[in-house]
Amino acid sequence: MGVQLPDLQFTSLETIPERVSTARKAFLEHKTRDVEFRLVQLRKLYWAIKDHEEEIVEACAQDLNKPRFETEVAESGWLLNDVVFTTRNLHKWVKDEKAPDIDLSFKFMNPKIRKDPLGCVLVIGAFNFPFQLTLGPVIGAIAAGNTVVIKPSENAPRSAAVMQKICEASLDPACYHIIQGGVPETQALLAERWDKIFFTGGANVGRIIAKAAAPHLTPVVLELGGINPAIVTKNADPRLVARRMLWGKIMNAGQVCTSQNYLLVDKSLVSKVVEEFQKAYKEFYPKGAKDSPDYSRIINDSHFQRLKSMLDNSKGKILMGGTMDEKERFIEPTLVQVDSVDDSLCSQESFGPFIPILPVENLDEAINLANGVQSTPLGLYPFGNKADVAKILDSTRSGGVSCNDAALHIPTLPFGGVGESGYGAYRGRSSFDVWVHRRPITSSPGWLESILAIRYPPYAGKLSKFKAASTLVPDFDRTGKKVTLGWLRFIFTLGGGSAKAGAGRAAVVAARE
Ligand SMILES: NC(=O)C1=CN([C@@H]2O[C@H](COP(=O)(O)OP(=O)(O)OC[C@H]3O[C@@H](n4cnc5c(N)ncnc54)[C@H](O)[C@@H]3O)[C@@H](O)[C@H]2O)C=CC1
Ligand SMILES: CC1=C(/C=C/C(C)=C/C=C/C(C)=C/C=C/C=C(C)/C=C/C=C(C)/C=C/C=C(\C)C(=O)O)C(C)(C)CCC1
Repeated sequence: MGVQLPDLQFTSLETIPERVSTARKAFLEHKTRDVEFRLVQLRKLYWAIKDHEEEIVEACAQDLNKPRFETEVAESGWLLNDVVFTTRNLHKWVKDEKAPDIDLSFKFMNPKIRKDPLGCVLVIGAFNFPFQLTLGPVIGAIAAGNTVVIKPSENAPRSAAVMQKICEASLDPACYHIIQGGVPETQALLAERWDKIFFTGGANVGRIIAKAAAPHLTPVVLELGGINPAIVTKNADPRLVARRMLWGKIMNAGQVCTSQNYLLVDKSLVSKVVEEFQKAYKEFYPKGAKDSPDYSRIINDSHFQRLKSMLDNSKGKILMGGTMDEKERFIEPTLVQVDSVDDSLCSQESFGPFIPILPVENLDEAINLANGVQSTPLGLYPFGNKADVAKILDSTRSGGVSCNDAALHIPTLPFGGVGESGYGAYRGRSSFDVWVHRRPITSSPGWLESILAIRYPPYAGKLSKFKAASTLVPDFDRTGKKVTLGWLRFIFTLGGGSAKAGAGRAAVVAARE
């Protein structure tokens, strides 16, 4: 008998406003401003994740048939490293920053940037990497000094229940709350006022979240999916393309927001690439994916049916895989040659193990097609030589890029979408930055009063002095060309925009007072 898992209980709707209000009150009591308090929370969270690792593995297995390797690497292990990285760096990150590029005349005001917590925030997690994509943003929110309400995805119920156990075992109950539920509970949460909402999921719900946030002017981070292209030029290595693109679609059975949705392959390379896919599939799953312990299942019946109809509606030719088992929600990694980007397998995000390949004449055609399908996908995967990759990068946009690979998630690299794939980025240092307000602080010393008096009425005779002290002379002409002003510039600007020059200007003004 495996590990016993708790049942998922939805939070009663009536208690949600009160829970949110407790979290808000806790923020206003300034408990989370103390960096040591935050560190203790994070350290306790670390040990709770560690102590519940077997439950995490079991919950991911029950929700998604996720293999232990993928759970330990991308869920528990990922979060444990995230906590250690954050706690190691937090003292450095919270330090006030010296404001950059300040003219010496303002340096006396000691301008600095403080990293203030935003307040009481909401994190709505996703089902596919339930622990990583829910607790990942929470780690940053705690580190930044916010109080947090956490809403795991009800679509991964076992994981949601284990997450609750972990949070309740480790985190301060006034500052950090878990709300469990589906659409009504999420809507009850969205009716509350937040200082930031962080949502990972699909674009349709993303729009609902952004609309709900608008009346309160609440900032939102949206980590959405993408119709991500892989572009394979004639100079690519077919073996690497096949092995890496197959990996991008077998991990979590393709339920990864960054996995490539379709491949645009130079027609001269198609047959070789297909052959290499077949070889790689045999190597990864000698007895087929269905009988392997290393292959996930689709999260629920509705996603299974959605995927089934995508394949049923495709006009493409199946070249590998293609089997399904509705009872098990199993879908085999399936390679399909299609003849248009309008095929059902390319035009929608599959979020499943389909690998449609569209042969193209050349790189220009591939770039045009990719920009036409979705010009701001979450990820983009170019395969080719240096010049090909440079050309692709210069003619496309995307949240991120992995050259010659499927999505390579370096755990501390900023991660996030652009345009239709969302906005805001997190991970590593960005997980802290996304949850703080950079609050500029100045402090004007009393002794500066005689110089600052230039700003007070009566204004007569003060404008020219003020301009002499503060005007920067452009180092460009009317055609937009850069010009060198040399000694003339020095005379007109009393030294120009440099810091030292600012002191000179300030001294001149003071002397004329
Ligand atoms: N960028 C990323 O990191 C990820 C993106 N995704 C994207 O999410 C999609 C599939 O994931 P799903 O879990 O099905 O996500 P989803 O977009 O349906 O979001 C599910 C969450 O939204 C809530 N929700 C659903 N309908 C709602 C409504 N009308 N009002 C208020 N709340 C509502 C649910 O309670 C749940 O918490 C895919 O498109 C995928 O690309 C999924 C995981 C990660
Ligand atoms: C081992 C040695 C070396 C180094 C080896 C290296 C660099 C190995 C790299 C392995 C990698 C990159 C493994 C990655 C595994 C990733 C897994 C299982 C899953 C990750 C899933 C993620 C992050 C999902 C995200 C999903 C999102 C955002 C979503 O859906 O929304 C040396 C250094 C060469 C030395 C010798 C030994």
